[in-house]
Amino acid sequence: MTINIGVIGTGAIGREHIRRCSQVLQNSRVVALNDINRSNCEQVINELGLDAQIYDNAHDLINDTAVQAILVTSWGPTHEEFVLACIKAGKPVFCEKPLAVTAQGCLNIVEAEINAGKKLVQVGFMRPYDSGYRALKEVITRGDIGEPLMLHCAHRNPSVGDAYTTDMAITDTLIHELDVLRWLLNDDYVSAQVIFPRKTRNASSHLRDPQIVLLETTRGTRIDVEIFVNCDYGYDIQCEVVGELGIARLPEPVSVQTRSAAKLSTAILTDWKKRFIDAYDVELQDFIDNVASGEMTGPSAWDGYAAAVAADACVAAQNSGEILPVKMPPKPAFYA
Ligand SMILES: NC(=O)C1=CN([C@@H]2O[C@H](COP(=O)(O)OP(=O)(O)OC[C@H]3O[C@@H](n4cnc5c(N)ncnc54)[C@H](O)[C@@H]3O)[C@@H](O)[C@H]2O)C=CC1
Ligand SMILES: O=C1[C@H](O)[C@H](O)[C@@H](O)[C@H](O)[C@H]1O
Repeated sequence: MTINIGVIGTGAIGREHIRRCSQVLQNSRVVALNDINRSNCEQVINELGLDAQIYDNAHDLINDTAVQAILVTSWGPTHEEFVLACIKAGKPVFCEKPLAVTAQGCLNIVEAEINAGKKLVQVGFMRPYDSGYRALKEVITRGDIGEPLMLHCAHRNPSVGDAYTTDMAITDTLIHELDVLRWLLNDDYVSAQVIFPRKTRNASSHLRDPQIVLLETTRGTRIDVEIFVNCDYGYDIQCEVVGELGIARLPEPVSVQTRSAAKLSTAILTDWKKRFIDAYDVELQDFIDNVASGEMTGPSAWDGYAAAVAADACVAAQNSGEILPVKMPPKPAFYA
């Protein structure tokens, strides 16, 4: 069964997902595109040789019977509107992170999905599909290092543009750790604090960079995440788990080690599209398979909401400088 997919937002990740749904994955084809910048749709149709229709209105795409499932890959502030429209149309939707830019926006989606009586949403949290994070979780679950006591993480980008703001370090960047560490530890957060080290000269004047986010979980595990989005040297994701009996680290991406000119060196990736390229394939194949089976099993709207609740607390902590509570409501049985 080939799933006919419509895509809203044909920018950087939209084109990547269109490519994989058209040329890499099984049982999917892209038949419909929408973007406020129509030329972006025309460009991707030409680049990939797509047999797809351009819709000037995203809601027309969502409601067209020719479209069986939707990818929302537009800017974050537009996600809530489009996901709610997909739920209203009864159509499965893969929404890139963030599900919505506030916890309330995510809760609106959770409530709509529960009222619809059927899970239709998968959120684009790809790290639980990454083989490195899955291997790390297996070590923890097996008990090889005992109970996790502390995590030391880093999320480093080589650089970001002037449009990137201090709160985006939480809502657009840290949101990945906020999701994957809940999954990794099978735990939730109870408090958040944000501290600001000395600022890099490579950051825009308005941007506080780097930042360190300190989190505590319900079991007392303490997490520190360095967010450094103008680190210059590469796109570098680190996660070290310190347990009672040992330490486990997220594997580095595979890279050839060279010895030349009296140096031993290994290349570091510089692009998020490459760092998690396999995880993006696996998450979207999972979505396509779930659409065909009728049962959504990937990162849910509740996962999107849980990450957003923690993100809201982190953004408030950026402004207050205080240790703030993360008030996570109990998960509804609908998402058990
Ligand atoms: N999972 C991941 O690792 C990543 C996720 N993302 C997420 O994907 C989303 C898109 O990010 P990028 O592709 O980097 O941005 P982008 O700016 O490259 O592309 C966004 C596209 O959406 C279009 N758009 C904006 N508002 C729209 C609207 N109302 N209706 C239709 N189209 C609209 C824009 O014209 C643009 O073509 C964001 O939510 C971002 O957080 C982005 C990069 C990586
Ligand atoms: O989702 C993403 C990318 O995956 C990077 O990890 C982040 O640093 C970036 O800010 C965000 O758009």
